[in-house]
Amino acid sequence: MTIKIGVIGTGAIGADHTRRITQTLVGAEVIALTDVNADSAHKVKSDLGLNAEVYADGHELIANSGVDAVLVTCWGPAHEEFVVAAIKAGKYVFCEKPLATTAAGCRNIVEAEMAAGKKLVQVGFMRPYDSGYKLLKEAIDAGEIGAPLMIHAAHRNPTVPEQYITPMAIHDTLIHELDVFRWLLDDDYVSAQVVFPRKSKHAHDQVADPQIVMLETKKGIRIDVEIFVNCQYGYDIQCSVVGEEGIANLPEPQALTLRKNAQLGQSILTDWKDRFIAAYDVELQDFIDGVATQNLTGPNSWSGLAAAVSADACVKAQESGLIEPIEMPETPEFYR
Ligand SMILES: NC(=O)c1ccc[n+]([C@@H]2O[C@H](COP(=O)([O-])OP(=O)(O)OC[C@H]3O[C@@H](n4cnc5c(N)ncnc54)[C@H](O)[C@@H]3O)[C@@H](O)[C@H]2O)c1
Ligand SMILES: O[C@H]1[C@H](O)[C@@H](O)[C@H](O)[C@@H](O)[C@H]1O
Repeated sequence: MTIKIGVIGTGAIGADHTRRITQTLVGAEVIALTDVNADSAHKVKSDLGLNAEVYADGHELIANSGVDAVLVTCWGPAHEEFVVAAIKAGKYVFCEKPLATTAAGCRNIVEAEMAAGKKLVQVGFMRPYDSGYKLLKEAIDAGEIGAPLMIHAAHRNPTVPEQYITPMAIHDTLIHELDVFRWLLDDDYVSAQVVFPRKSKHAHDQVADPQIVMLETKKGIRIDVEIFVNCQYGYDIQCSVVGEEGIANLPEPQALTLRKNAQLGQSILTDWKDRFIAAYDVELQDFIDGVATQNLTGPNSWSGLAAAVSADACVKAQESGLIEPIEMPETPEFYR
């Protein structure tokens, strides 16, 4: 059985996921596309030679295309609307992060899914599928470094566009760490604080950059994350877990070491598409397989909500300058 997929939002990641479904993964085909910029949907269709129809909008695609599953890959603020519509139509949904840009939006999705009585949503948190993060998790779970005490992390992008504003450092960028650290540590956050170092001359007016987010967990683990989205030099994700017996570091992506012109060096990736290419492949294949067997096992709406509850507190902390509490709701039986 080939799973029929519709894609809502054919920008950078919508086009990339459509390519991987069409050229790399097995068991699914994209038969429907839409984007507020219709030219973009038509371009993806012709670039990939798809036998697909372009719909006027996401609601029309959900209602009329006959797809089994929908990929919501449009801008974050539009996710909630289409995820809820897809759930109500009984469709499976793969929604790129963030599930919604606020916890209230994620709650609406969770309520719609629970009312449907079936887990239909996977969130595009791909880091738990990354081989480096898996090694870190295995080391922590095996007790290799003893009890984790601290995490020092960095999330660096070379540049961001003009529409990227200060709160997006949290709900668009830090959201990956907010999810992956809960998974790595099997823990929840209790508070967040954000401090702003000297602003980079490369950051445009609407974004404070860099930022440092400090989190505390229930177990007392302290986490600092540098978010620096105009770092210029590359796309660089760092994570160092300090434990009682040692330190476990996220592996660097594999790269050739060159000795040349009196220098010893390795190149650094510059694009998220390349940094996590294998993880995107595995997460999306997992989604397709989950739809085929009617049993999704990847990051679910509750993970999306938990990250968003934490993100809301971080945005509040950006504004207040204070240590803000994070009150994580009890996980319902439905999501255990
Ligand atoms: N998992 C990851 O590492 C990762 C990487 C990149 C992007 N993302 C997420 O994917 C989403 C898209 O990001 P992107 O980088 O592709 O952005 P993008 O700006 O390249 O593409 C977004 C597309 O959505 C379209 N769009 C906006 N509103 C729409 C609507 N109401 N209906 C249909 N289309 C609409 C835009 O026209 C645009 O083509 C964001 O939520 C982003 O956070 C995740
Ligand atoms: O949407 C992107 C994507 O999620 C990247 O993985 C992240 O590094 C960027 O900061 C974000 O803007």
